[in-house]
Amino acid sequence: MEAKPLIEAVSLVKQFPGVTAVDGLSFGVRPGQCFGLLGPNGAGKTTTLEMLEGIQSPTTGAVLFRGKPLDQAFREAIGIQFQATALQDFQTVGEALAMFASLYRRTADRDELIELCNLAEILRRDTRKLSGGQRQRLLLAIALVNDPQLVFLDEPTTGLDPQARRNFWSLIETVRARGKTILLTTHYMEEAERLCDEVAIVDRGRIIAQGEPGCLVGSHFPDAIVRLPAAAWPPQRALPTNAERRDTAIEFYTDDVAATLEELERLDIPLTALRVDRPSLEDLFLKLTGHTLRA
Ligand SMILES: Nc1ncnc2c1ncn2[C@@H]1O[C@H](COP(=O)(O)OP(=O)(O)OP(=O)(O)O)[C@@H](O)[C@H]1O
Repeated sequence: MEAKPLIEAVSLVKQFPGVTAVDGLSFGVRPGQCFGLLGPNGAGKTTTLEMLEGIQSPTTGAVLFRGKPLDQAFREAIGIQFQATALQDFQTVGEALAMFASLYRRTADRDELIELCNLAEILRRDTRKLSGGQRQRLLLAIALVNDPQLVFLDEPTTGLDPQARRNFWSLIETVRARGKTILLTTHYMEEAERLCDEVAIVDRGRIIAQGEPGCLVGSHFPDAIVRLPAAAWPPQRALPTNAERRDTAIEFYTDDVAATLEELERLDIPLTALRVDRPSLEDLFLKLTGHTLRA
């Protein structure tokens, strides 16, 4: 039997004047899971997360933690890494950690937290002097300062360079391996594929697909996508039924790459700029919505 959700969104709706930011979202996050809300800017991810965090109240619908409405025990059991947290000026990393720790009755072991988030070398540094990656590590440490069961991460790697992003992913994996439940938002499909064991793809305030990333992609696509520049296909020739014309490419969906290549050769199509890819969440998003995730 599947574990009961630790936190659950039940038919969440959030309306602002003139815009329905969240339009009836329901999902559950089980203990120990890393669950991702994946979608483009403006999809409603942050608004959803803030309703789950108890920071915004839903217009209709409910959030349940361990099957009950959010209460003081919930606030003590969660940690939040906001997209932008204002850190106090003239404060060092060590002082910022101590200040946030002083807000809680129960706290994580300070030395362990410093080691986990790799803060030892920057403890005395002014928080205004941190690199993007260092700042995110401090914000994660602050989110973990009360040793929470459930951690919310709102676009934790947006704005980081690829190296810092990868380092941060390893850190999130370590946090998860320590038994924390994680709910994160992202618009990077690579991030969702690497970190999340379940994703809900959100577009215009609704979930348009949900599941384990690999299964989700596998249920909508064959094994491979063969991509040709659009100019390689003669304009007067009809496309085969397993092909789609995109902006700059023609895509062939296939379980048998060799057979597809043979067929293209037989048709005398130039194959020099051909690419073979495994379908990704990005392809799925495009298929389901007609627009790309980075829009
Ligand atoms: N306080 C608010 N007042 C009015 N509209 C809002 C408010 N907060 C969000 N919105 C609107 O609701 C929609 C969803 O916004 P939200 O920030 O939840 O999206 P998102 O998926 O998190 O995007 P991003 O990645 O840019 O943060 C957007 O159209 C946004 O402009």
